[in-house]
Amino acid sequence: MSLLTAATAKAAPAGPFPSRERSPTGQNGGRKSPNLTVRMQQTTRVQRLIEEQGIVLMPGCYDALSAAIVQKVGFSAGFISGYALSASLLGKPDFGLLTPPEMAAAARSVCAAAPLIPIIADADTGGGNALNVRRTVKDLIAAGAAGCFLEDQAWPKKCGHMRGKQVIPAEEHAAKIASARDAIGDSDFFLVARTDARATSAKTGLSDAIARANLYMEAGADACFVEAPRDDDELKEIGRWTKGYRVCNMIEGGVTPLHTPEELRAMGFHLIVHPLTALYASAHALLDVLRTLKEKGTTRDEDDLKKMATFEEFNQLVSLESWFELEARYSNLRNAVTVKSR
Ligand SMILES: C[C@@](O)(CC(=O)O)C(=O)O
Ligand SMILES: [Mg+2]
Repeated sequence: MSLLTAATAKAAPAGPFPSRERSPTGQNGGRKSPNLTVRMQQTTRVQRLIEEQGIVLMPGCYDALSAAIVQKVGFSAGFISGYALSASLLGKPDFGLLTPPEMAAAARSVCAAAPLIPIIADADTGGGNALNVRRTVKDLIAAGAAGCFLEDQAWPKKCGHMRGKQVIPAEEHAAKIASARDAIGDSDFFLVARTDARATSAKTGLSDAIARANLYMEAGADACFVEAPRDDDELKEIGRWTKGYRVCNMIEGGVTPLHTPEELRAMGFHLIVHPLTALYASAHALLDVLRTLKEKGTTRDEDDLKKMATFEEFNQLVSLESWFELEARYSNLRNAVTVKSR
């Protein structure tokens, strides 16, 4: 079966991928996707958010503090960006240098720092083949992540908005998606299948990417993500021809035009990721204030102090008072225990 045929075929009982119950989506541009069904499965946190809000805006974070800020500001979901984590943890570009265990370790502290919102992690290529994907997904679930992105780039993978990308065969990635689905089992975990095929050909890249996205949906993804469309016409084509929930990636300075959630919703998208906003803002702020400190040797001027959170603001951000309260509670308890034992 050709890729396109497989991607557009109606769900057949004896298809190549394990059968999977999926809850129907009311957010499918009014169209019924042939692969969406029938029996209600327990929905995931991310799916519930999409159904409640229509569109979910998800900023990228890269450590516990940035995740806590995402939650504090009031976003209903967050994303651990591979690009941003590679930068913050390694000081290196998004070039396949970050490993899945490093992402899983970060996911553990990020999810703990933003316990009220679901956090989707960037699984990049899953760390290898379908078997590596299995371990990667299980590690992310154990870390508390609410979902992951899994992309079809060939090694070494790069940020979707950089040059020089290649993709693995579609069937191979479909098997990786099926493996991720198996690894998820009954866990509350939302699987986004990403394709980078748009970049492989100016002529056929978009239609290849759409066919791949649909194949990956057949293989068990909850949402598809066609990376790096070039303009609004391409965004609309993706919204029109891909199945299920759709992810759109808004990178400042990337190849896709920036849009509001409302504009993207009208084009058929459900989950919007702003992966690099926080990273670029932090880098910019750090460059500014540290240059000042280098030049002047102090930050005591009013204008320079304004570039920073205050001592009080920052302590509030990390809930300092609650730790003083805990300290008091346990020292009182300790004293009480000591007195009794005399
Ligand atoms: C979303 C992304 O994967 C960047 C990209 O490739 O476009 C990330 O790591 O933030
Ligand atoms: Mg990434």
